[in-house]
Amino acid sequence: MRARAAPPLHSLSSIQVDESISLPRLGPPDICLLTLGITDSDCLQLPSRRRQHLPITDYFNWYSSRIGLLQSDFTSFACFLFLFLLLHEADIITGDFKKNWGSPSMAASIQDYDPPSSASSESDPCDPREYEDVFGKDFVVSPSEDGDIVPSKIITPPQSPRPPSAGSNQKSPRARRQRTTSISKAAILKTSQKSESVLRSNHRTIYTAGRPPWYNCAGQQVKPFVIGICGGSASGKTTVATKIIEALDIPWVTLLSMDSFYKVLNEKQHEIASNNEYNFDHPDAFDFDLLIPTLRRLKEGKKVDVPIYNFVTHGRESKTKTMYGANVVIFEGILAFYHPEVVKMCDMKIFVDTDPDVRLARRLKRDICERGRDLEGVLKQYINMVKPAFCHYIAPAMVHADIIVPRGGDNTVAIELIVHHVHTQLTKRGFKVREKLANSIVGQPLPSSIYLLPTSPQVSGLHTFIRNKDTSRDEFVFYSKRLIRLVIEYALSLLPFKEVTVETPQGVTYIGKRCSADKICGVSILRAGETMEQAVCDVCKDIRIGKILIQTNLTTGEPELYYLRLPKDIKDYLVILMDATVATGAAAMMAIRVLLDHDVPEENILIVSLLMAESGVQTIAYAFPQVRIVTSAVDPEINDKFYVLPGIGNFGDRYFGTEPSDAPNPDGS
Ligand SMILES: Nc1ncnc2c1ncn2[C@@H]1O[C@H](COP(=O)(O)OP(=O)(O)O)[C@@H](O)[C@H]1O
Ligand SMILES: Nc1ccn([C@@H]2O[C@H](COP(=O)(O)O)[C@@H](O)[C@H]2O)c(=O)n1
Repeated sequence: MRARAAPPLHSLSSIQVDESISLPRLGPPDICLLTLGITDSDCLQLPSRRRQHLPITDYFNWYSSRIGLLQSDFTSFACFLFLFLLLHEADIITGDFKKNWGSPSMAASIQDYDPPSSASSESDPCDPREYEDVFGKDFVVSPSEDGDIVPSKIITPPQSPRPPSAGSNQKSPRARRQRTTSISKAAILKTSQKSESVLRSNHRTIYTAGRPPWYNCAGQQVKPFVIGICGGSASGKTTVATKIIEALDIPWVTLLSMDSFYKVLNEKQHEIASNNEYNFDHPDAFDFDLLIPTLRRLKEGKKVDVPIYNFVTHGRESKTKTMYGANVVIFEGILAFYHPEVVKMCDMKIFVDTDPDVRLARRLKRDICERGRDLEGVLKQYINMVKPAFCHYIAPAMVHADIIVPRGGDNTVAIELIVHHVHTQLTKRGFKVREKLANSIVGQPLPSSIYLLPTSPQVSGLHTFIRNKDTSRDEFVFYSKRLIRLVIEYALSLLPFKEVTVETPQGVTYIGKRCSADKICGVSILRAGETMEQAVCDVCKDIRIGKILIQTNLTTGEPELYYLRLPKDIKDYLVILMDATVATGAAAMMAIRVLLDHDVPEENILIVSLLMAESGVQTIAYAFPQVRIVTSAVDPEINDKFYVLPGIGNFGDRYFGTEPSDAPNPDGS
C-alpha cells in the first residue's frame, strides 16, 4: 500500500523535519492513515526538534513505505496526532474508516499482514521499556478471533484463518476469550460489519474519541454507573451488554467479564477439566479475591490489570489487559449476583432470562466451534454441572435483578428502557469543568503549594522576549528554551536531597548533597508540554518520560484525554508534570487526575509550567493541595478564549509555528 496521492495542500507547502529523528524506511507498510482532515490554512508540524524544511510531497513520499494515505483533507489536530504517532512508531488507523474501507486495493494490501499476538491494552511483561500506551480508552479492545468486539477504527493486522477444530484433543491456545474490554458504540457498530473490522496493528492502537472529564471542579471523581448482568451460560449476557453499549452512544464504556476471574487450576484440576469433569459453574471456580477489588477499583475510576482467560487451555494468559475508569462499567457473568459485595457495587442489575433449550443449543455450537470441545463433552458438562448450577445458584439470583430481560439481545424494548435509565443517571452526573474553572475565585493569596522562580533581571528579560508579540519564532523558541531550563532547574531544587560525603581528587573530603528520589519521571502534557522534555532530560540523568495527550473538544469546550504513555510502575515515581502554560487549569487537572488514577501519590507530583494564570493555580491548589506548583510567573487574568493575560499567546502555536496566518490562501480565500 503506497501513498495514493499527495494531498491538496493549498497553503501547506512544506513540513519541518528533524533529521536527527530516525524514521526508517520499512518494508511493507504498517501504518495506515485513513481519514484525517486539514483545513487550507493549517500548517503541518512535527511536535518538536525539527530543523529542515522538506516539500510536503517529499515528506509523504519519504514515508510512502510506511503510510497508506487514503484521504487527503486534514485537520491540524489530526495531522499533529498523526505525526506525533509517527514519531512514536505507532501503528495507526483513525478517522472515518468506513469511507475508505471499500477500496479494493486497500483491502487487498491489508491481507499481507501477520496476525497480532495481542491487542494494545494487554500488557507485555517482556516489553523492556515497560511503558503502557492508551489511546482513548473507548477503543481499548481485544482481538476478534475470540468472538470479541473489534473496533474497526483500529488498524491491526488481519487474523489468519483459525485452524479447524480437531475436537477436544487438539486445542488451539489462540482460542481464548476476551470479553473484558473497553469500547464505544462506533466500535460495536463496525463489529456488525465483520468484513470491515479487520484492520489491526502489531502492538499499538490509536483512537479518535477522547475521554471527557470524569471529575468535578474540585478534582473529585464521579463514580461510573455500574451495570451488572447475570444469566445462565449462553443466555446472551454479552450480547445484551454489547447492545446496551451500542445504544448508549457515549464515549467511554468498560465491559468486564466474570470469565476473566476463573481461578488458575493445578495440574490435577487441569486433567479433570480436560475430561469435562471440573465444575466451572460453582462459585468456588471464581477468584472473588481478585474480582471484588478489581471491580471496586474500576468503580473508583482507577486503572486495573485484568487477567485474560483462555477457555481452551482452561487457564490465564501470561498477559493481562489494562483497563481504566469509564462513565459506564458493565460487569457480566453467570454468577454476577452471587457475591453480596458485587451486588452492592452494581447501580443497575439485569437478569437475562433465556429458554434453557435455546441456551443449550447455543452453548453446544459455541463450545464446539470456539472452545475446542466435542459434543459428548459439552453434554456431559452441561448435565452434570452447568444445569444444576443454574438451578442452584443462577436462577435464584434473579431476585436481585432490577430488570429481567427475556430472550436476551432480541429484546429491543428492554434494552431501550435500560439505556434510557442509564442516560438519565449519567446526565445527573455530567461535569462541565472548564467554564466553571475559568470563573473560579481569583484575588486570593497564592497557595502555599506554589513555588515561583525567583525573579531576576535575567528572568524578566526572558519574559520580555517571549511575551512580545513581535518576537520572531526563532527568538521565541530560543528564549523559551532558556526560561524552561531555569524553571526545570528550579523544580529539581525542590526534590528531596540528602547529605553525602565524597572524596575529591586531592584526597580531601567534601560534604555535599545528592537527590534522594531515585525514581523520577517527566510527564509532558502534549503538545506544548513536550517542549519542556529536553530540558528535563538535560538536567536529570536517565529520567524516564511519559506523555499525556489532552485536547479541547471544540463543541463542549472541555478537555478530553486521548493518549497516555506512562511507565508501567509510575506509582513508584516522583512525577514532574510539564505543560508550557496553565490557564484555567482544566488540562492540568485532567493530567493530575490521570496520575492519581494510576496510584501516583499526590505529594509525589510537581506540575511545572513557564507561565500560569492565577485561576489555574488556585484550581490546582484547591483540588490537589499536595501537588507542588512550579512556574516562572503568575498572571492575573484569562480571557474568554481561556488565554492567560497579559500572557504569551498560544505557546504551542508560537513555538511550533502553527499560528493562523493573516495572509490569503493561494486560492484567494
Ligand atoms: N438473540 C440471539 N440469537 C442468536 N444467537 C445468539 C443470540 N444471542 C446470543 N447468541 C449467540 O449465543 C452465544 C452466546 O451468547 P453470549 O451473548 O455470548 O452469551 P453469554 O454471554 O450469556 O454466554 C453466542 O455464540 C452468540 O452469538
Ligand atoms: N474453562 C472453562 C471455564 C468455563 N466454562 C464454562 O463457561 C461458562 C461461562 O461462560 P458463559 O459465557 O457461558 O457465561 C460456564 O457455564 C462454564 O461451564 C468452561 O466450559 N470451561
